[in-house]
Amino acid sequence: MSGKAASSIDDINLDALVLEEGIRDAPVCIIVLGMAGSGKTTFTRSLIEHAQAKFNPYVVNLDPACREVPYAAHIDIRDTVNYKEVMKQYQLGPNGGIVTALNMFTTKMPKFVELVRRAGERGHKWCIIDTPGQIEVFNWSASGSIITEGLATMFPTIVVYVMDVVRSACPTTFMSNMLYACSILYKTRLPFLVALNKIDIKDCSFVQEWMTDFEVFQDALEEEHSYVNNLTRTMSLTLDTFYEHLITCGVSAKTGVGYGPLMSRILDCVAEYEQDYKPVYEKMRLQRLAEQQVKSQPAAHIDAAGTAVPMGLDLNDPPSNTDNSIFLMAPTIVPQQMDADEEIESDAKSKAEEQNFQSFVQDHLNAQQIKRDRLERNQQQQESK
Ligand SMILES: Nc1nc2c(ncn2[C@@H]2O[C@H](COP(=O)(O)OP(=O)(O)OP(=O)(O)O)[C@@H](O)[C@H]2O)c(=O)[nH]1
Repeated sequence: MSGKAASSIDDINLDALVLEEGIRDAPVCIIVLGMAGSGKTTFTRSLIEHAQAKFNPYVVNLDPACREVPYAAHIDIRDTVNYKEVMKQYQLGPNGGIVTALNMFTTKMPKFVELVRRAGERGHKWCIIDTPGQIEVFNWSASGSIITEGLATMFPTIVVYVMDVVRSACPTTFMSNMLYACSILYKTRLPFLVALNKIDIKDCSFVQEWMTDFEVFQDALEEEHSYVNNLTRTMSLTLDTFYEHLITCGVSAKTGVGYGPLMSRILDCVAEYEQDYKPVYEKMRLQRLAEQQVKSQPAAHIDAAGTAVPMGLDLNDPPSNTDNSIFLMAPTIVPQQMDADEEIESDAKSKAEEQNFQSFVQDHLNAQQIKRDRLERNQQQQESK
């Protein structure tokens, strides 16, 4: 074990690791993504079994909400973050809870990548990462990007998108799945493999045909009579170029059928990473290294750099509301609290208003009395005449 590997896990600095040492050869990180229920967890379990002898996979579960996983995970997000407690403490729903749990886990990213690096040194050639059921939570959250980029700048990394062929038999659902796959491909900028799962129930050749032959997909759409047909047709034309670069492979996570070809597709993707993606991530690494060196140097000529000017803004955080941890409240339950000063001021104001009103009424009464007296006097004068 190297000196670095033997150092304490608490002294880890991600920037230093990523920027100074560059991209290692192992382990290859395989990020498993897919829509809820597509079979990610079952797929991960089967992949571990098939890869065990040759690649000795290191296994990571990043789904904080799952009850149990059917494999032994080396790192499990549930050991770091208690998802139920997060929901309770922050008063969140299930999806908000998953996002927050993932954000919390991301704060441990330096330790996470260091553990993966050490696993590589111990002979784990692959690192398989199972992700949360709600794909958008991983794909569109900041933490998902941090995890993906953090891994891709340290290790060869690829994405496996698990797609349920049974549910994709409907052309519109197929198109939604493909749009999602397309968005992930462009978001992650990593080699991308589509695992067409559940082929023990339905053969996946129809999906491959739809992707290569536009007319066959048109015919399937004609049969569907859905009001979104036109949109789906246009989409399929748009996605034509995307299909050309897509590697697909039919598997059954349940029975293990198709895992032989799947393994060689994965190796193709790793080769693609080495050839096309590694130079990009290397360049990114060197850029960041240069930026970090500039940032860490103190200004050489402080006079030439100018003097600090107060901004005239109070940028302190507002005092926290200790009485109330609820962020959003219905107007009816907002506590009616007033400052003591505000209360005194308000009392004085209403007293003055009362006095003003009383004197206005008095003035009015006086004026009327004067008028009445004058009228009486006039009447008496006329009568005496
Ligand atoms: N027949 C068949 N069923 C499968 C296959 N793969 C998964 N399943 C079933 O599909 C259901 C969902 O599988 P999971 O592995 O839990 O899917 P997941 O994507 O991890 O689910 P979430 O993380 O909850 O979104 C389970 O009932 C699995 O048994 C397969 O290849 N064939």
